[in-house]
Amino acid sequence: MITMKDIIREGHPTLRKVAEPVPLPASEEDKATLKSMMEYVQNSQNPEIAGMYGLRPGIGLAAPQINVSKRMIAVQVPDGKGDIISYALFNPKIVSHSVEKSYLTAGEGCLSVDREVPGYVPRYARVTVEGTTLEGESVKLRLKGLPAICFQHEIDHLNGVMFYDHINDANPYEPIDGVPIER
Ligand SMILES: Cc1nc(NNC(=O)[C@H](CC2CCCC2)CN(O)CO)c(F)c(N2CCN3CCOC[C@@H]3C2)n1
Ligand code: NI
Repeated sequence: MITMKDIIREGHPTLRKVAEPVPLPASEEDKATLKSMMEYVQNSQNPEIAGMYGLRPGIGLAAPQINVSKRMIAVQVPDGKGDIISYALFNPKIVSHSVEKSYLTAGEGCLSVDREVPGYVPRYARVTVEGTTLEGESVKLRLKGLPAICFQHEIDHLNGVMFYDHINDANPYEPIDGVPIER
């Protein structure tokens, strides 16, 4: 199982690389890796397991964070309307997005960043993401709210982008003309 010792931290070069597409159909090894990433996210949201293994809670994880420079992400996130969005995807891609922006009013963090980095992270309010599931199915997801923010954060990791790259250094809390998301 993945624990915090498997998660690389800022300064590790893999976090700044553009990850390679996963050849499909996925190999048994790539499927096992993606399954273990979803297992981490789910374990981290279980207070008993997270407490037992010292897991930082997460709603998403990208393969570069476990030093695997491949285009794979796992997300399990409440949609704010009582449902949970749970997807493990190969080669996720934002195929369209709103002009309108959105941001988490509490800012963002990252399992690969062991410090607070204050400030609003401007994101698209709505995104359409395409990818391939562990079962080999193509999916097209139309996302908004925290799920949209989370998928953008994870797909950024596949392109070597960290959340604080988006923060306005001159004024980290510069008002964003968009949809604020309370946590
Ligand atoms: C917002 C939030 N960020 C948490 N952590 N950070 C992460 O997930 C990083 C990715 C997120 C940072 C901002 C957007 C994506 C991990 N990252 O670095 C991967 O690249 C949380 F843990 C969390 N929640 C709320 C929902 N809750 C449901 C029940 O279980 C606990 C869970 C806690 N919300
Ligand atoms: Ni992250």
